[in-house]
Amino acid sequence: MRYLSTRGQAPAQQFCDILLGGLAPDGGLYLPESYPRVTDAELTAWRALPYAELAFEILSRFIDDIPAEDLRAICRKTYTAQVYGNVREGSDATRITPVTWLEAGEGANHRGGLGLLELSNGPTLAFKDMAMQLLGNLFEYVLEQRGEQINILGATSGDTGSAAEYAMRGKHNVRVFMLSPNGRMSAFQRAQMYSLQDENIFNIAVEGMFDDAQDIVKAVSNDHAFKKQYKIGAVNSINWARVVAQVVYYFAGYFGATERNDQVVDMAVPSGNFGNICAGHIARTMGLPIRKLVCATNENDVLDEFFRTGVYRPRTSAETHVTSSPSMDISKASNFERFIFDLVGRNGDTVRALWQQVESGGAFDLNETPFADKVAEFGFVSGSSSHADRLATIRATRDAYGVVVDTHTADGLKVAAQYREADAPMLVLETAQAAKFEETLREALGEAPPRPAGFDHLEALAQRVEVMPVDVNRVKAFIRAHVDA
Ligand SMILES: Cc1ncc(COP(=O)(O)O)c(C=O)c1O
Ligand SMILES: N[C@@H](CCOP(=O)(O)O)C(=O)O
Repeated sequence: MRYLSTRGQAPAQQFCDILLGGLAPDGGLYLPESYPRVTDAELTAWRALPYAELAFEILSRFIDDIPAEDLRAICRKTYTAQVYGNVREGSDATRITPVTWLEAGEGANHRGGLGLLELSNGPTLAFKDMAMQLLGNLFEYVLEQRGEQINILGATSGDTGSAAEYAMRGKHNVRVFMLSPNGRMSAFQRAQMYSLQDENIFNIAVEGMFDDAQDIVKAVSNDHAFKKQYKIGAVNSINWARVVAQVVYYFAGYFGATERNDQVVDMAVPSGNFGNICAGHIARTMGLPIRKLVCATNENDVLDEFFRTGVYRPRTSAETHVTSSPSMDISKASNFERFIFDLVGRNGDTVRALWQQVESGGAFDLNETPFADKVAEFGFVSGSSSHADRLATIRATRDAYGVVVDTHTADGLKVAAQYREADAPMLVLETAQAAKFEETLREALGEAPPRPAGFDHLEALAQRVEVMPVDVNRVKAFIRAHVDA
């Protein structure tokens, strides 16, 4: 399988090369040259598979430069009940991504039901662990094979950072340099990252928003000489491996909510950088019977605005709100470019022209192109949620179902309510656990949310972080100093 850049000006590459390379050299994002279609017989056969085997079946449709038995072993090592064991009481950790039904709906295919697809049972209590644990094992495998090292440069709004650091800590051929927005994450999120003392982990808090940090990551990646010399890699969802690993749980969620392949499911996805829902779009394009993909934003509603109006207008950092679902405080959704590539018929020239407008501080309006009418074919609908909505949803979910959800999942539930229908189940992707956002949970419920074992006193641990202005050269100098040392 070869991979192409969304901007059409980079040579096609194999999976292992783009795994280590991250961003394409023309500034675009990699996608497979075509999406494999799954047959009805495959869907039927995959229904009964344990998660690790399902992951192998799906990943092997995209990865043909790792021997099948090695890839299978990596999947089996990654997707275990031990790694994803932080389940809520009554949930089955062996399923890796169990479904909790808030309303079971009618019949065995849960018509009209409302479920949470639990994605946050991994080591850092957010859905990022689903892909990041795999990435850690893939990096280790490919780097060993090639006798190479990598210096990962990432950006986080709260969850990617800790997931990457937990997946890579202690690995001898990987260093992680992680940029986070200074003072903009929850106390728990900060402590998860900054309390790590491993020698290969470096936390940098930039005096800006997530988008500033992501811009720095892209600028460093676009300095090809620096990237080559310092072997810079990516763990954000600009790295295709993140997205493809996320495709797997859409299949697992579908199988958990249906009993036959002629049944459809709607899925609601709390969204920021568009990586999670982009994986849903790919699963749907492969033939998984997802009817609606509900894109749920917080007050940073760039994506909701696009799906309502056809206008994509990223905001500046000054216009980006600091909210109580901080991991979604994103106004330039990098994976959106992957969706637009598919929408415009996979034409790199068109994408390049649209992103020239965006990158010069502007916007694009699909209504001025032949593509506006095509958006509906992709199943997307959208909505946004506010702080008051989050508090009300957290309260109502606890009161009605006895289930405590985090602030991002609350955004998903709030928007999902607008789109529920009686003839299919609605699955809301549970992207983090409530314990990560204790301040807001206390505000909503008057008490602290449950905390899985092993996280007591996290915030009291000593922390190590370098604070820096938003300055690409300062970040490069920091990397240089630590790698050369
Ligand atoms: C808890 C949580 N929910 C939702 C999101 C949004 O996901 P995405 O950026 O893939 O759209 C994030 C960050 O990515 C997150 O950490
Ligand atoms: N919400 C993320 C931001 C980065 O998204 P990614 O999926 O591109 O890594 C976070 O919590 O860090």
